[in-house]
Amino acid sequence: MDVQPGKMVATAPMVTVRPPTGQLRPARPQAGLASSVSAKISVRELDFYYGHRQSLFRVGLTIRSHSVTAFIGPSGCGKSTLLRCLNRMNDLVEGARHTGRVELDGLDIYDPSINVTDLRKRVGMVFQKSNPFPKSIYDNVAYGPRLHGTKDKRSLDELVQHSLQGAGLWDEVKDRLQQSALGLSGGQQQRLCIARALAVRPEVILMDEPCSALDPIATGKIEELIYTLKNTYTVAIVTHNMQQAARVSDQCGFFLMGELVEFGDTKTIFTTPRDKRTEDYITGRFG
Ligand SMILES: Nc1ncnc2c1ncn2[C@@H]1O[C@H](COP(=O)(O)OP(=O)(O)OP(=O)(O)O)[C@@H](O)[C@H]1O
Repeated sequence: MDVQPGKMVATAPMVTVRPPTGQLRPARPQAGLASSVSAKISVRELDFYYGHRQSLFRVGLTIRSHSVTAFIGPSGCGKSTLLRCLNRMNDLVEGARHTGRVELDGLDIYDPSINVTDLRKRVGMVFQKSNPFPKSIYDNVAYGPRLHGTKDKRSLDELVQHSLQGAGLWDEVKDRLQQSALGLSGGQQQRLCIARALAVRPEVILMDEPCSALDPIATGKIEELIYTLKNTYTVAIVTHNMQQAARVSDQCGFFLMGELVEFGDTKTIFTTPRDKRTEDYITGRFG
């Protein structure tokens, strides 16, 4: 997956497309995982408005199953707005409206028959700033499953362990599950929030700048995690950090002033972008 520097666009900084260290490569695709290359989410001709102000312009893209898709671009270009459209988080914003379609497994998520709680269970979200509840580590992770009806202690125990393992946090917290989550480090808190998202068994995980408040070591751990999460989930991530997008994503979309300028294979975007504006951004000429 490494990119030969000689093949990069002429003035590109050394943005190397490389998976994070640690558990590098995902395991071989599971047998029968024919859907690994299929569309999980399709966005079609999406216009989005906050009141009278339009923030997305005819955005169209496909997020593949079991892949990591990154949205990059300068501040205010609409990355988070698009991410929040994918699980209807923007429904909570007064005056927000859209035209166009967002499909999950081919179904229009804005159809009136869609149960938004179920949708957000299937399409979970991790925010920029970790936001653990002022509860124990165990109760943070068990919160979602309990809300969705899992009461049995043994099932909850298993789910909590499985989710913390999935988030790469189990070994660090298994002896203090009943202690407050607020006593964890920033990076641990963010992984706890990922565990909390995993606990309701989502299919898609949306991450909005998940590492922006973290130091490089904690960031590295989350990047390794993102790289392994795609074995089980479909991941979409907003990041300001181009190196991070290059390291963790399979597909990448570059946004500018609400327009999706270019979308495609991450390696291609970072080596031979089609659009001059993408090239200017990834080579640091603006943004
Ligand atoms: N809740 C809101 N109400 C009104 N306008 C909003 C709201 N959220 C975002 N906007 C506007 O929509 C546009 C896109 O914002 P958005 O947060 O999606 O961009 P972004 O690319 O994620 O930016 P950043 O990288 O700074 O987070 C901006 O002009 C922003 O001011």
